Amino acid sequence: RPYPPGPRGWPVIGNMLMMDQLTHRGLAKLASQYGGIFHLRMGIRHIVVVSSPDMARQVLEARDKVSNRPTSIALDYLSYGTANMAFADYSPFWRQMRKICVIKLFSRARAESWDSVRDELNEMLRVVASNAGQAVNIGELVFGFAERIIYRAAFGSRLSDGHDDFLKIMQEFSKLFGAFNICDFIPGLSWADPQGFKARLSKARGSLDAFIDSIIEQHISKRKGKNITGRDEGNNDMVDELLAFYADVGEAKADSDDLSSSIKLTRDNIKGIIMDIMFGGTETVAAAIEWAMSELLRNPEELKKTQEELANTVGLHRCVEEGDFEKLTYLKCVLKETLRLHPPLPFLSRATAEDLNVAGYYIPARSRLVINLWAMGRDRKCWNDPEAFKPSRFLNVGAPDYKMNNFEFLPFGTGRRSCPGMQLGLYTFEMGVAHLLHCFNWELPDGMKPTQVDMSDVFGLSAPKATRLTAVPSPRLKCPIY
Ligand code: HEM
Repeated sequence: RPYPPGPRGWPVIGNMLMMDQLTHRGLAKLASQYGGIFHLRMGIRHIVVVSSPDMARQVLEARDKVSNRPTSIALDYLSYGTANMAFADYSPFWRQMRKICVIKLFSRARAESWDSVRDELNEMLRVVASNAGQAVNIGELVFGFAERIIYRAAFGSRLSDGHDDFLKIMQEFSKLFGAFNICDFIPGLSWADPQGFKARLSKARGSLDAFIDSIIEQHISKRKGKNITGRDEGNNDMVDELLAFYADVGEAKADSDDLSSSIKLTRDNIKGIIMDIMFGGTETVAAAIEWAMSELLRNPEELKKTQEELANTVGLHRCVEEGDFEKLTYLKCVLKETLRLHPPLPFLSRATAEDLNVAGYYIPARSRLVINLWAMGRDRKCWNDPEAFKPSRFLNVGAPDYKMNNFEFLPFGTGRRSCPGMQLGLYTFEMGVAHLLHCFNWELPDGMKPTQVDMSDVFGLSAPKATRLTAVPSPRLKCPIY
């Protein structure tokens, strides 16, 4: 039973010298040489890279065998021993955690009820309006927007300047998640910790503990003071919702809600889920909005068409409202085309629970599966003129949607580990882009030509733009209210 094809490796280290090619672009290049499924060995770890929709279907159809996530020393330590949802193995307990997130935390109806989204949106629009005629750094603007929405939805308070510490902790976590640690591939070196990871990991987790523990304590006292049960009180934040399932609060049984009487979360679970929300919901949404604005500024005809649809559907006398989205067909195509070309998470990562046989190849248990969404969104066999930004391709009958069975278009993943925050993510993405386009006209700064917009990306936890997009806004609405 052969492994899938792949480059020859060295004894012991395997293909570790190719470490710098493990980006979405590097792996897409290797796929053009070795095909839609290929194999690398990094020290003791097998990595199988899937880059064609057909191979992705075959691999992911082995549901039970590919429902775990690969972990690393950093992921394991920073997620409190995989007490969170994103890295925990598939299990009955994981299914319950996911149910809480989908039903209680991430539904679209829930997001629409949050004042935080509307308030933070208005705040962003006011900042843009006050900078009319000057170059605005759209990348920083939308990153702050996404961060403030998620922070407020999670903790109930506004992310103000005093919370710089929290942002620094998140940045350090992000670096540690993505850092190359040789001990992950050659575990025999762990005792020596040659890159000095242990101290960094312990410092980072200590800082997050101090921050989140104090927030949890404040919420527990607030609940005791107000006698809050786990029921939806309208303005409960995510920590309130999670505390209804916290074994130590001792009130879950009093709640007749089936879910809260059957699931008990530990403090580590709560901290882990909060971490999932902060990481899952910030960079992804911000990167998606910045890419959409970049593609539109690089393609003025598409910008014009999208803004015309907004003007014809909504009118220039008011802002976009939730009820308008259903009619904004072209805007929806713009969002899909953006996610096809620039999936914020360029890979789906899975680990095999058992040996697998795919297309006649052997994939051993505990292999790391990397499904390259970025490469699949540009596959010439599935997409006509794949490098071009053409939202209208999604108007065609039978064009892929978000149903997760179109393997050439999986921006939110598929199956059991698909994104539980999709509704919330799409809502924030739609709201951000629609308002920026409807409330303002945008021009590139300093006479820059559309073809000069830099479209390169960087590879990390997500794949954001390498250089921030800047553009000059001017008001578009007749009587702006924000
Ligand atoms: C445009 C926005 C977003 C995109 C493109 C996106 C994309 C993804 C993708 C591709 C995955 C992996 C799916 C798989 O392996 O099959 C994922 C997982 C996840 N996402 Fe999202 N996401 C977005 C927004 C959000 C938001 C807003 C949240 C929460 C606030 C969130 C929370 C999560 C979590 C917790 C997981 C891990 C789920 C698990 O392992 O069970 N995401 N997301």
